[in-house]
Amino acid sequence: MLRISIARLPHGDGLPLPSYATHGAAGMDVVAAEDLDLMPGQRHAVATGFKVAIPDGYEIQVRPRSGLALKHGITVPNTPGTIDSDYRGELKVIMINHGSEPFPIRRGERIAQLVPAAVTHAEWDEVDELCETARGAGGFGSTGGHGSL
Ligand SMILES: O=c1ccn([C@H]2C[C@H](O)[C@@H](COP(=O)(O)OP(=O)(O)OP(=O)(O)O)O2)c(=O)[nH]1
Ligand SMILES: [Mg+2]
Repeated sequence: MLRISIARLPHGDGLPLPSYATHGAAGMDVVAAEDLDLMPGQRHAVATGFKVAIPDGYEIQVRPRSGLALKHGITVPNTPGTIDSDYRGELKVIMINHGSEPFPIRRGERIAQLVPAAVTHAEWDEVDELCETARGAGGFGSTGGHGSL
């Protein structure tokens, strides 16, 4: 089990730590630390009231909640949001309203989910030519449309 240090900011007073809703949940639900009405088309970095120190070699991904997306068109435009291990500012959730109605975000309500993940750092080996493959430079639908397999 990965352990991540988390510190509560003054405006996070009384809020629950992000937590798994069920035993098998992939993400920890995180709640809003502020109230606002997100207007259609509007974006806002919603405060969570917490800051974290993720161990080296890991990140936290910020993902939308499917219920908010399906029912209200509320999502996370930068999904998965990236929380770097060296970031010490407040963890925020960027939210956008793709729906047609104002959406009330209320303090204490679950707005997104956090998924810790391992990160692999790589180094480039710059070369003149790459090894060949059957696909070659084909991409962007080169293997066929969206019909059945
Ligand atoms: O949904 C998010 C995305 C980012 N961050 C914070 C933590 C992250 O470590 C930092 C930088 O994020 P990112 O690298 O995605 O943004 P950038 O535009 O590249 O900014 P920077 O130049 O600060 O890296 O902002 C959040 O709180 N929530
Ligand atoms: Mg960055």
